[in-house]
Amino acid sequence: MPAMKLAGNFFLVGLMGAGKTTVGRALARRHGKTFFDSDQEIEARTGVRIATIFDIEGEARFRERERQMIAELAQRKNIVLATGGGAVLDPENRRQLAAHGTVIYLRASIDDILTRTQHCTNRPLLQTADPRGKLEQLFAERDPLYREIADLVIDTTQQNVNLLISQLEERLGQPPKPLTEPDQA
Ligand SMILES: Nc1ncnc2c1ncn2[C@@H]1O[C@H](COP(=O)(O)OP(=O)(O)O)[C@@H](O)[C@H]1O
Ligand SMILES: O=C(O)C1=C[C@@H](OP(=O)(O)O)[C@@H](O)[C@H](O)C1
Ligand SMILES: [Mg+2]
Repeated sequence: MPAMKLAGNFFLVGLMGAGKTTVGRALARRHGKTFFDSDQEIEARTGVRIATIFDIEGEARFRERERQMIAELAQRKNIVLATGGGAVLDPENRRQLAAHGTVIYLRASIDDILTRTQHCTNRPLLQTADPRGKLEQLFAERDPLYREIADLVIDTTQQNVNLLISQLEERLGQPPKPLTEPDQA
C-alpha cells in the first residue's frame, strides 16, 4: 500500500507512446482508483479499433467521439484517465480536464517514442513513411497545449514505470510552497 493516498481525479496527457495508458493503469491500481482510457472506451462502444474508425469515418469524426467521451468521463469521481495524445487539441477537452482533476503531462524523447510504438498498427497518425518527422510536428503543435493545462510534467525517457509512479507520488505529495518567505527573526 502506498504511504499516502492521492485524492481526486488524475488525467494523463502527452504524445503517443509517452506511457499514458501504462502509467495510468499502474497509478489507478496503486491508489484504488478506477482506470479509464478514452481510446479503449471508444473502442468498446464502437466495437472496432481506433485505426478502423480513422479509416472509415476519418479523424474529424474520431475527434467528436473523443470529445463526447472525455466530457462524460471527466464527470466521474476518483478515476485515473489516460487520454489520447490529440485530446488536448480541442479547447473544450482542455477545459474539462483542467476543471475536474490533476493533469499530468508525460513526456518522452522522440527516440523512445519511436522504439515504443514501432510495432503498433493501431496509431494511424504514425502509419507514415516518416514517423519521426510526424512526431516532431505533433510535439511542436501540442507541447504548448499540454503545458497549458498540466499541473505536473514528468519525463518518462529511460524511466521504468515503478520509478515513475514513485516520482509522481513524491511530487504530488509535496505541500504547497508558502507564498512568502518566513520572517527571519
Ligand atoms: N516508461 C516506459 N518505459 C518503457 N516502455 C514503456 C514505458 N511506458 C510505456 N511503455 C511502452 O510503450 C508503449 C506505449 O505505451 P502506452 O502506455 O500505450 O503510451 P500512450 O498511452 O501514451 O500512447 C507500450 O508498449 C508500453 O508498454
Ligand atoms: O496523438 C493522437 O492524435 C492520437 C493518439 C492515440 O492515443 P495514444 O496517445 O494513447 O497513443 C489515439 O487517440 C489516436 O491514434 C490519435
Ligand atoms: Mg494510450
